[in-house]
Amino acid sequence: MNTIQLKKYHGLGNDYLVLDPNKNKIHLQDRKIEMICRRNFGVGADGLLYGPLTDEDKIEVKIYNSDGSEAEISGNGVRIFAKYLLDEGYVNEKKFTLTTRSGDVEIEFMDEEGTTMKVSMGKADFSTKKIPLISELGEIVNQRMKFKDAYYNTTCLSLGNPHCIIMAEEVTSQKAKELGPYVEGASCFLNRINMQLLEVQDRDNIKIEIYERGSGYTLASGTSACAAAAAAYRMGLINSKVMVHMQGGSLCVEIMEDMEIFMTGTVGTVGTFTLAEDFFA
Ligand SMILES: N[C@@H](CCC[C@H](N)C(=O)O)C(=O)O
Repeated sequence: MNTIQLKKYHGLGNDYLVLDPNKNKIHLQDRKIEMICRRNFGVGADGLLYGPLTDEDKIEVKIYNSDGSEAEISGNGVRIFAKYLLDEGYVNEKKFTLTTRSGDVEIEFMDEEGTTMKVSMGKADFSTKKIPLISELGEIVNQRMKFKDAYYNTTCLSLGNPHCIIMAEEVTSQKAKELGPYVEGASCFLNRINMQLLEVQDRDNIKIEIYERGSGYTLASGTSACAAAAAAYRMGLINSKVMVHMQGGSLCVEIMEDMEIFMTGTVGTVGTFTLAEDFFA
């Protein structure tokens, strides 16, 4: 009998399932990921983390959105996966390196239980080629862009994955759900995009609402928090260390001179799930 076991965690309500290939035999396909992540019909999650995949001394994770598409990186995803690695005894050091499709991230556990972590997320890159985004401009920083039927002051950047940050008058879940699909699928974004509606509360606090590429509306997102902070910092609106407030909770984001970003936040454990034998039938 081949049963599939998944462990579920969340980063501020952004929930992920961990599927460990060392403990499960599965031919992973986007259709199966979509079925597992589907709310009401499956276990339900914003995404799935597949690993650890080990190559020599590297520990790698593959990150999938709930529609089955593969993402380069996820901020909550890497914290969650680090917690899984600690829980299952794959790592026991205070600091270690995790490899994602967008490169290596450094994880540091900040407490004994491994529930709070500081992560080096790489550098924010504003080049339109890197995002990739079709534009005559080399960068889109606080430029007017039209989505659906209105113009918005917009900043775009890559943090390994693509982000579009919109300075919005209305930063609500309703507005994110309404505008998100238009922004995610806008034809100028060659690989689709993650959208954040941004409100700068003061120089130390920002608030965002998120619509994720491949997962839709989510309660939190690590890369979205880092991207929104990087955009606000680039526009001169905030200090280099800021709290990013989202529906599911807050993350601390620090931006270095060279635009290297550090994110600190928690992970919660939900439990273990076993799929029914005929789940994919
Ligand atoms: N939840 C994430 C972001 C996941 C990937 C994203 N949807 C994409 O396709 O780039 C986070 O915490 O960063």
